[in-house]
Amino acid sequence: SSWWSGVQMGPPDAILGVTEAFRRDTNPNKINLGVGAYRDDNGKPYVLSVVRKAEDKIKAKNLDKEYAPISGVAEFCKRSIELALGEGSDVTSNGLNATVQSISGTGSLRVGAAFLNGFFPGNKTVYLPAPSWGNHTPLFKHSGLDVKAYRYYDPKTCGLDFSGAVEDISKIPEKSIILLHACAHNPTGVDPTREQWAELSALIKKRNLFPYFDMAYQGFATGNVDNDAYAVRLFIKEGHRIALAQSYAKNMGLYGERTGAFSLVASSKEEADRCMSQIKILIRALYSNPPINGARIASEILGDPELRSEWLKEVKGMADRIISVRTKLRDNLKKEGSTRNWDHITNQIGMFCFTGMKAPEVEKIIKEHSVYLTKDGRISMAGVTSKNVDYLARAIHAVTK
Ligand SMILES: Cc1ncc(COP(=O)(O)O)c(CN[C@@](C)(CC(=O)O)C(=O)O)c1O
Repeated sequence: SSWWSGVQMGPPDAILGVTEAFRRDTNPNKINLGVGAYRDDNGKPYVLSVVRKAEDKIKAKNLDKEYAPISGVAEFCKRSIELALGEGSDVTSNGLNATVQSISGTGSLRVGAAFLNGFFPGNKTVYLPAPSWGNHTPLFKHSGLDVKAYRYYDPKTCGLDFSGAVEDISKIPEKSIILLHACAHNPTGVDPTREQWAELSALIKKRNLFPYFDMAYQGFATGNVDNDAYAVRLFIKEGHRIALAQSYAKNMGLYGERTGAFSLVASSKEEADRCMSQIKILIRALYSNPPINGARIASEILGDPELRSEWLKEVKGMADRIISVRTKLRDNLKKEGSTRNWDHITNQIGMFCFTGMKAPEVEKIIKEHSVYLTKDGRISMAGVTSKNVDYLARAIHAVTK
């Protein structure tokens, strides 16, 4: 028999598998609302014009293709943590951050998880919001950490179950790790208000929990990079020593370039240097050093005032298009005569809308209307355009009336 006769066929990925099914569908009206990748109003992938400009500038420099350092392109790391914390934050000016470039948000989360598994002195359990990004659980488990949950989403209101979250967080054992979505929560699109973030910060401090921020959508939620980093900056101001994973997949459209960063905020520069040395040892054994192209594009954009302000306009443009189709979808559902309350479509923020459609309704809308989305009823609003929003509203109404 062969070595691999015992290997089982694994299930398709809950998110990326939706696109595979979409590709196989021959219905001309098919709509892919699965993967959270931005599409323009013609449903096409969108390469930011500022990215093309940065590429031209880089090309003209005739750079070599040498290995990046284990910690990545240094200029990118500096620009990335500054984007997150704001220019001239105490953390960066005092060298308290250990920041490495990694393979987009997933790789950054994974490097951080590996570091926590190796060195976290407390309870090596990560508490995720219920629900969270589908890949968080396997990612943290593969890193050797245990995974539990705290209440976050309220299906009755399609909003935040804040009292449930507070109640659960109050019971998380001290010195555990708590994963927080910095903005544009995935899959629900539900974010805490600024007052609620302040309460969470105080509670997390009281419970002596370690905050691990996943910021995969900075700029994409409100269209403003500073607003979207509010929670991260609040926690730093309140004295939390956080971990942070960043991704440029969505806000710069660098999906396939796999550009991201992992940061740890330490109590001193000396402590940051010790942590950096251990993070580099982990990276060396994982993938040695990261891809240079995306990091060069991102640091070109973040480092050049003209490109940066053009980028800020383009990322706001993407966020605004999403916000406008949210309104169109909610209005169209009303026009179709739906009696359900669809306010959550416009109350929620960022790439996703947690529609509240149950699994049988999801199956029906896929089968009968070729509208593709994940089983949990999450739709990527980026897949909605002014051309397909009528068809989508009719389909949703048809399966939910
Ligand atoms: C909360 C969150 N963190 C991290 C990532 C990782 O993204 P990156 O590695 O590409 O930087 C995603 C991407 N989530 C997507 C957009 C794609 C995916 O599932 O990989 C999603 O459809 O949920 C995410 O939604």
